[in-house]
Amino acid sequence: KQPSVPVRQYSLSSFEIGRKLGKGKFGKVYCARDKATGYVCALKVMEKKELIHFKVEKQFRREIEIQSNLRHPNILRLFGHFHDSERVFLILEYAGQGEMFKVLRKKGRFDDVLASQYICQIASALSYLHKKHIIHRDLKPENLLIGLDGEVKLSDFGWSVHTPTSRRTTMCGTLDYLPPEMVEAKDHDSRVDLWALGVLTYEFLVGNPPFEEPAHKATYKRISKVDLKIPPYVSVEAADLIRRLLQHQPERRFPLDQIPDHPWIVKNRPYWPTNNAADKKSG
Ligand SMILES: Cc1cc(Cn2cc(-c3c(Cl)cnc4nc(-c5cn(C)nc5C)[nH]c34)cn2)no1
Repeated sequence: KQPSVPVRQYSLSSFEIGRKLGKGKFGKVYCARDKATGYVCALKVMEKKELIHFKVEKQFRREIEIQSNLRHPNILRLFGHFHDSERVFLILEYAGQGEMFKVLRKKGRFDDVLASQYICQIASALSYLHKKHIIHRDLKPENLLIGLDGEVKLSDFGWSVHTPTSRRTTMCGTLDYLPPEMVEAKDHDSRVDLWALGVLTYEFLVGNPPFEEPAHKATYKRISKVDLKIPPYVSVEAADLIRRLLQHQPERRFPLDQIPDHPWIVKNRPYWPTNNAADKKSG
């Protein structure tokens, strides 16, 4: 019988707190080092009163329950959590190159090689989630991080749920990534992530999401009509994948497990893969 690994009890004093890495709607993230092991992680701190005020405790509990049981190279690890009288803390994997949306805003847009590698890695993470009957439901650059070797890490599982489901909580924030069935508040399943993957592919290559409009109502209309205009500089192969993912009918959307063999991914796969962790492992 395997000796069970004792689950360590953490508290704030278990860590040396470093610089603030970022802040979100509900809290802040700091770089932190575990005093006992020297391991560097990211500590996400949220005020309990804020979680209660914004009525997101349930979402928060779901984020912990789902993300702590996931093991995939393109999904940010949640190692543990703890709380004190006013705050809750998530002990998260530290992503060495930071937030995807900041890199995208800085670069404007990505080329086919970089964008296709990111999309292929995200498709791999989504395929892993869907096999566990989990849909992410909030795929967007703000919820992506980049690891030390340039690999993508899916994070923020606050909106993820077990399929099939129909949304009960009011959406807040951008509509840009929502598929027709969600903006029309219909029942939806894991294929909502396929739509969002199409939106993400477009945003990586163009620099803004495809249905973006100043007013929510206008965005809603363009999503519902799939009013898609792909700029001429987007490659034929990339445009093909975008169109195959941004299908109004969920059942017509391109399946995740065929993405690694799509011409856009195959054509742009570097012959000598970048010097990533897998390389180091194989020596
Ligand atoms: C609350 C709240 C804020 C955010 C957004 N956010 C995520 C991070 C973050 C996480 Cl969770 C993990 N690793 C990170 N590494 C960085 C980072 C690395 N460099 C070189 N620069 C940065 C920035 N940020 C990380 C920070 N903010 N989500 O919920």
